[in-house]
Amino acid sequence: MTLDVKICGLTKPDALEAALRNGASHVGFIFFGKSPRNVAPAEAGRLRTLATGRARAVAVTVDADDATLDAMVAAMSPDMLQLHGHEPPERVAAVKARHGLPVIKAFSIRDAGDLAAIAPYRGVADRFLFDAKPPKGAELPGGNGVPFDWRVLAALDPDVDYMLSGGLNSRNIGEALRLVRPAGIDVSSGVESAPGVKDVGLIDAFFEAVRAAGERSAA
Ligand SMILES: O=C(O)c1ccccc1N[C@@H]1O[C@H](COP(=O)(O)O)[C@@H](O)[C@H]1O
Repeated sequence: MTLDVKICGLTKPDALEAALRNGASHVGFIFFGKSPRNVAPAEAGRLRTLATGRARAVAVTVDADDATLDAMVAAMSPDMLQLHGHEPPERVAAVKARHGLPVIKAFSIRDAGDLAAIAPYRGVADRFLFDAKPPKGAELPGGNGVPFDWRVLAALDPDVDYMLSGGLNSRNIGEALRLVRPAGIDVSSGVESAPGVKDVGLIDAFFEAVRAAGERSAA
């Protein structure tokens, strides 16, 4: 099985090109005003054309209403939506139906008990994304660069299709992939030199570490 790799929070062509050159399967754009990675829909539309035919463009939103989603989808034409707020299962189903797009639903995880939250979303969301709980006082529901204890995912039904995220970087991704077998991984802060500033060298280093982990597991 090929591991999907999503580079999220892209705002500039050089970092997007680095993700694509390294073989990213997904590239993510953030539509959340409080984020240092927030991007205007029209700009995301321009950037996403660079990814067409090379990677899936994912629009990340947080409890967005229909008007916001309609405007974003019209301007950017994403391949997938990532819902990173408190969207209940009915809202996920409604968003999928309205836009005819696959949905990644994000969940905040601290311990194995948090995994129970996915039950009503099975068969509704196309993929799950497990992120760490935001630190106390954090303004962002994701993109905080903090990991959780990946070992809690051992309790998951092996049929669950999920991406691992939260504080991943080139130094810890090998250990994460030794402990768990996600369908994909997702990184934002770990390939930045400052909040919202993607670094081409860190993107290259992240993919290098992913490739090294793959070679070790195949050996
Ligand atoms: O990155 C953001 O600013 C963001 C804002 C609002 C919702 C989600 C956001 N990012 C997502 O958070 C995870 C983990 O990011 P990190 O690697 O820990 O920085 C990732 O899925 C991003 O899509």
